[in-house]
Amino acid sequence: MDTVKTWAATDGSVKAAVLVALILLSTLATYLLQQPGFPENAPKLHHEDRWVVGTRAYFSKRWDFFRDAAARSATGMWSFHVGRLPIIGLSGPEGRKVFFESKQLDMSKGYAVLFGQSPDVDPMAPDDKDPSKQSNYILTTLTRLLKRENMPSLLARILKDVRANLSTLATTTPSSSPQTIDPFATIYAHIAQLTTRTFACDALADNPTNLASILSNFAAIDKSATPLTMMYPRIPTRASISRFLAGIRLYRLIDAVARARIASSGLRPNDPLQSLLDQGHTADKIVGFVVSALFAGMVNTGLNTAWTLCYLALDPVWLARAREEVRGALDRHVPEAEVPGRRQRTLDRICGVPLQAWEAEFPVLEWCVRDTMRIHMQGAALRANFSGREVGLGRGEVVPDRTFVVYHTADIHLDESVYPDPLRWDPGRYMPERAEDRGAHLAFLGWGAARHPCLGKAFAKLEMTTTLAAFITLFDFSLVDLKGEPLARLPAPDRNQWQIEGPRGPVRMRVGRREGVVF
Ligand code: HEM
Repeated sequence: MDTVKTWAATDGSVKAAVLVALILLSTLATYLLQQPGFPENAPKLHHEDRWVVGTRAYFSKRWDFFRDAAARSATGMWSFHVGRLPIIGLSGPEGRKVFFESKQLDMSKGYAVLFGQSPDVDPMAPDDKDPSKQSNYILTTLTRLLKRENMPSLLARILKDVRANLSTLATTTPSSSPQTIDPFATIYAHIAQLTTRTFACDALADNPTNLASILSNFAAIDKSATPLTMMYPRIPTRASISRFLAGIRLYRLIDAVARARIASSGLRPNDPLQSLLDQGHTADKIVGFVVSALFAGMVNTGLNTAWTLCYLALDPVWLARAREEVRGALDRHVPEAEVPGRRQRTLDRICGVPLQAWEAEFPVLEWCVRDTMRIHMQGAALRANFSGREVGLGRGEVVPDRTFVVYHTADIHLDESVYPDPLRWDPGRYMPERAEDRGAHLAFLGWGAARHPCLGKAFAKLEMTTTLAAFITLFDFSLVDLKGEPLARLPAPDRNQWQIEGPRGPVRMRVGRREGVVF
């Protein structure tokens, strides 16, 4: 009775505030607690699946969770939740085939929702076309930029950075004594620069402050992928606010260059930014495209190149083969020319190798990179089934409509029946006489497969081959720890990581000028 009296006597604005707070709280509670169930013909629910949170091990021990769930399930498939999102885990040959070949499974919605980086996407809306519209725009623009006839000019852009950055490394390395670098920072910065040049413009790529800002904002966005932002992307958390602010800073950076272009009456450079401006695209779309292209292009290329160099530093046999391959290509395509008064610089010869040779004549370097990708690109590939129909999995099981689907690449990449001694880096696996990557259907997923092969593969291969060829030809290099003591092996990678990462412990590289090379 007292409560009723107190409420009646309360000021109108306070009442309104209390009502709004109650409505907000109940909306939040409904949002958090709603967790769709699975139909009977979905794979069996994971034994650790809990109301509200779902299966925590998906976040805390990702590969262990996949391996254990697949082993416990009679069919290799299982159901679980991430927060309120219903997910089907797939494994084995049938699971892999459905995952990569089904027309009903949507890649862009899978990543937009399960990566938690797109809070504006309603995860469960069947008719939510916004993520696909934006991703269609990005895919179309990327496809146009990366088409075959543009490869010669793309190679020229790549070689501009290979020449400049490796010349700088040579200049800062005295001929008498080696210097120590962090290969992951050095190579990542190099790849970041040439990716920015390729998908945006020289103005951003050539300005060290802009480049540093791109790198730090990317790191902030990368770190913002926490379990909470993935499960509840619309709830503001420290991570999601930091991601939002990093996004704004990136937007401002790119937008400022675009605006300066529009305002200037001078000669317009011929680069992707200008071409998008000329086609009348809005600033929002252009910035969205540049940020997505940098995301798709930088992390995988930068880290795989750095890891490959580290493996080569520890493997004199494969290093010698790779060097021999580069020497052969130089002899065939750019024999040493007499420059009056001096010998031709080795880096100039490397940059003179033609496109066709870069694409076809470096199998050893390709096998090296391939095994790095197999070992290090561990993580869940993501899809969504919002096709309005079930997707059959065989043995009576289905992926229901309005459900997400995940497949862990380690399921095949670390399968010892396909890749014996799977944690060993061994480029010889891909030699024609062994061809372990042909030992099962879709056995190598490093470049995607079936319906979603990597759109940037040809470009990324050029970036990696040119960078590796130049580095191993110009420098002697070995791994050391922080005290400069030799490192005999790399720190073991964390199998439960969500995506490719740098080493867990400190790895440094002693780099010295190679004898016989003309600098
Ligand atoms: C070493 C470098 C790279 C690696 C290892 C790599 C790997 C992959 C993989 C595994 C997929 C398929 C993912 C899945 O099925 O869930 C993929 C797709 C894709 N990649 Fe790459 N990628 C690399 C570089 C690039 C670059 C430089 C670009 C362009 C900027 C790019 C653009 C794309 C796009 C747009 C897709 C989606 C294709 C689709 O929607 O069908 N990638 N990549």
